[in-house]
Amino acid sequence: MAVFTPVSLDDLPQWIKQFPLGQPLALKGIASGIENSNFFLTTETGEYVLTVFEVLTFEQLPFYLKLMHHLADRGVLVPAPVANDQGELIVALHGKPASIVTKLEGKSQMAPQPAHCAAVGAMLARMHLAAVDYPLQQPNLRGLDWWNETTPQVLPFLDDSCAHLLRAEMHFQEAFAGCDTYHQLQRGPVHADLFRNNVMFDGERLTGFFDFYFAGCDTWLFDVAVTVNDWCINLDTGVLDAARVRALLDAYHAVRPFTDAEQTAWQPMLRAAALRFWLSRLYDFHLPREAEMLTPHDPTHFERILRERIATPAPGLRG
Ligand SMILES: Nc1ncnc2c1ncn2[C@@H]1O[C@H](COP(=O)(O)OP(=O)(O)O)[C@@H](O)[C@H]1O
Ligand SMILES: N[C@@H](CCOP(=O)(O)O)C(=O)O
Repeated sequence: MAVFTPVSLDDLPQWIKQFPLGQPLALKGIASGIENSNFFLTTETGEYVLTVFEVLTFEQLPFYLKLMHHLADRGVLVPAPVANDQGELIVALHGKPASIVTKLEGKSQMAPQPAHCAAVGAMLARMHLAAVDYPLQQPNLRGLDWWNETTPQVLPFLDDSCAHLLRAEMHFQEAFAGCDTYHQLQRGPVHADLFRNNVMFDGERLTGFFDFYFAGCDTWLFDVAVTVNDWCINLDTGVLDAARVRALLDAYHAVRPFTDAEQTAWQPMLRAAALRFWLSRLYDFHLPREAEMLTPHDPTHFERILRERIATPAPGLRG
């Protein structure tokens, strides 16, 4: 269930006049999603997604919506936010911030083949390049500072083996983030959550990236590592699939060549990307927010991935 704020078609005829979309014809709540109220909206001009934001505020939202707008303008396949007659992308609906974005065709590809991974790698590189002149700044809010805040909160819930792993990895990542190589990595706006369920495909044709609400400024390599850790693994074991890794990395490299510093940082960065989601899943599992609507994701999935990345070197960035 992911409609927390009910909206009906009858609520829209007056409200929607501020947008150049004609009259609303149909509105249907979207069942998946965990954070916002999402609706498929059909109007006289086409199909859109209406989102009522339940957690993010009017002050926080411009970074994400303007980033999507910036990327869409430069031909990156992402939902394009629709501005109202005042040029605003975020407007109030039932007292909460809301936006309308274009609807992507297709569906998520939950069993990706190398061709899908190649399409994701190429679009990710295009996205990084297209965002270099994005003027707004926001750190990755799920970066090292958040890991440092969260680690002591989840440690009391862990057995000795997991507690040891978490402490040791935090120590390793602190040192990594302080080293010269890390500081040479190229940075900019990143998606930071580009999992299989946040990309649409029509067959083998990628139709768009969406769900930018973990985006922030971080190293491009972190974004690549997050993406590889989801798209290129056996989901039961966390083991990387060499053909899918190669397809994704080669396609990325063909658009935006990896640097020597990135090559050096690759193995630690895959561990950082695994740690980030292990920590957030541990936090959501042991310290669920009040009125959490869904069963939290399984933290042991990312514990397995982290152990596997420590034990087994991944294929290199450049084939
Ligand atoms: N622009 C879009 N085009 C097509 N479908 C979308 C779009 N945005 C969201 N969706 C659909 O809505 C679902 C929930 O969106 P998501 O962003 O994951 O929600 P939440 O932020 O609540 O987790 C997605 O799984 C997808 O099916
Ligand atoms: N991808 C994260 C959770 C973020 O939720 P999303 O459904 O909005 O992408 C995870 O798998 O832990």
